Amino acid sequence: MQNLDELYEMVLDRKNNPKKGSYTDYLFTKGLDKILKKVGEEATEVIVASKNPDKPRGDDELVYESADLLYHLCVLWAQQGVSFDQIKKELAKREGLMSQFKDRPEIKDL
Ligand SMILES: N=c1c2ncn([C@@H]3O[C@H](COP(=O)(O)OP(=O)(O)OP(=O)(O)O)[C@@H](O)[C@H]3O)c2ncn1[C@@H]1O[C@H](COP(=O)(O)O)[C@@H](O)[C@H]1O
Repeated sequence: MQNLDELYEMVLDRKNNPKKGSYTDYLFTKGLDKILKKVGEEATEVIVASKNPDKPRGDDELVYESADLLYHLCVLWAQQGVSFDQIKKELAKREGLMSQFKDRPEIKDL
């Protein structure tokens, strides 16, 4: 069982303690352009998985591609010096903002 905290920590550990032959090390060695290319590819694959009826992994296709995207995002954050805590804090700030809308009257169909 691996949650996003653990995944990010593992990626960061690979950055700080390079392990030869590891895919994460391969990405860090190739650098930012390669990492950005992978994030773009994986984001596109998430879109295609949602749209394409011919899914090799059936309904799990979106799950599989989403996991790929989250992993590559972790690599990008680590590469750019962004911590997972920063992402979580940003999300937490929005929780406060969203609560303003909770008081909005319910939208009813005309
Ligand atoms: N979560 C992931 C993860 N998700 C996706 N991937 C890799 O991302 C790649 C995406 O597949 P693609 O076909 O798009 O890419 P590719 O053709 O293999 O490689 P490119 O030349 O296109 O970069 C695959 O090689 C996957 O193995 C991941 N690699 C590693 N992890 C995690 O990182 C940990 C450490 O991995 P290593 O760094 O390899 O030891 C693993 O135990 C996992 O927990």
